[in-house]
Amino acid sequence: MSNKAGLEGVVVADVQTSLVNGVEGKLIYAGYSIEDLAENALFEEVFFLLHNVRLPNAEELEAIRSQIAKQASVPQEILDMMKSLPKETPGMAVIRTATSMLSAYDPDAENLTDKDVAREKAARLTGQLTTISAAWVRISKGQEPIAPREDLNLAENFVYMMSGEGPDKTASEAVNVYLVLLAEHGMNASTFASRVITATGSDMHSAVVGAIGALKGPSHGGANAEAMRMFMEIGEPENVKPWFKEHIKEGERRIMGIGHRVYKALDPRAAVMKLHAERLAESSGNTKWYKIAESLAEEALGDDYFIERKLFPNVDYYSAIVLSTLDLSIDMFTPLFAMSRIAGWTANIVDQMGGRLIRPTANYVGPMDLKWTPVEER
Ligand SMILES: CC(=O)SCCNC(=O)CCNC(=O)[C@H](O)C(C)(C)COP(=O)(O)OP(=O)(O)OC[C@H]1O[C@@H](n2cnc3c(N)ncnc32)[C@H](O)[C@@H]1OP(=O)(O)O
Ligand SMILES: O=C([O-])CC(=O)C(=O)O
Repeated sequence: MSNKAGLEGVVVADVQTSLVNGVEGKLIYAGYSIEDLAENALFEEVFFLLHNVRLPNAEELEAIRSQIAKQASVPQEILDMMKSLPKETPGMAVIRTATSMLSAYDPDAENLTDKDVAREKAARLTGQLTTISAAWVRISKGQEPIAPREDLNLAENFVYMMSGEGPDKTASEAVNVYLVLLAEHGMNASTFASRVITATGSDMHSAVVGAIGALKGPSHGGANAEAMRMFMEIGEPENVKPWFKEHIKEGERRIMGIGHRVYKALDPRAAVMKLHAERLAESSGNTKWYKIAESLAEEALGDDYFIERKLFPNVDYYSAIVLSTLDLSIDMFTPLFAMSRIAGWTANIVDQMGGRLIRPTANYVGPMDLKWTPVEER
């Protein structure tokens, strides 16, 4: 029996949350194009859309916004635990650990089957993950964390809790677009991980912790931080051509933020993110990283190796530039991805609840018919 490496093309669920069309480079959340949503939607509208497969009316939107904001505070014990960690602990390790600890304070911890309770838990966890992420921005710099405000939307609350000011409108809008673009993406690795955990009958916190772990890797969400580190290694726009020639020799080293399992055309989120990256770079007065990213992408898009393999920039590539304009440390880039993707994770978790155990098969290729030898004879 042969195996399907990386489960490429294997269909594991019928979903209503998103459609990733890799041939045409299109992405739809529950019927709506990503371009339309990025232009118009508040993250909370996308959260509702993914969980209900329809947009909220004005009353429902205000209800979900306030439900998330009102439950976004985290127990002091969790903030104290975060303060006790070494300041250089990676942000993804911090949010993974804090999310796990939150389960000890979950008022509905015993309820593993009621989907309405699970949706409430999803809203609570979504707010709390934002609070934890903003708190770590401050704690890692030796500052006191700031509690969330009940009157703000999630993007504004993040900017407010991170900076202690405002919230600044441009920064909040940039965070909102980022959150909308990253919220959901078919059967990506972290969502699949969350479904595998849920299908065992386990709890939402466990599934989200597993998803955070999967997102952390540089082949998935961790690529936004790696892309930024690569732009910094290049250093100046005029270094792009020699850097590309020297480092990107036929598959010797991957360009982070380029390539995708499904997209064999430009990732539509990358196109939207590129526009925002350019605008934000110009308004911040620092266009260096954008210029490096743009000219590196041009090198790759014009190179036979990348053309033959249909390798295009993915969402992580230009989101590195957007996030760098927000005064975030590179280490916090992937936690922001988690703050958004929790909408998609939890919608998939609720959908998976009560479903069949996910248990594929391994093709055994090891030795057979060996005879036991006592340890002293080996
Ligand atoms: C939000 C997200 O998670 S988007 C993805 C974020 N990840 C990254 O940006 C990391 C860089 N990209 C990659 O490592 C890959 O493209 C992945 C992990 C995203 C997809 O991996 P796969 O679907 O398994 O593609 P696979 O590894 O088979 O690559 C196909 C070919 O393209 C090459 N390739 C893929 N990505 C890159 C890249 N970024 N740079 C150079 N070559 C690449 C591979 O070496 C391979 O070449 P080969 O056919 O000669 O062996
Ligand atoms: O779908 C994938 O494999 C990775 C991705 O782009 C995402 O999770 O947003």
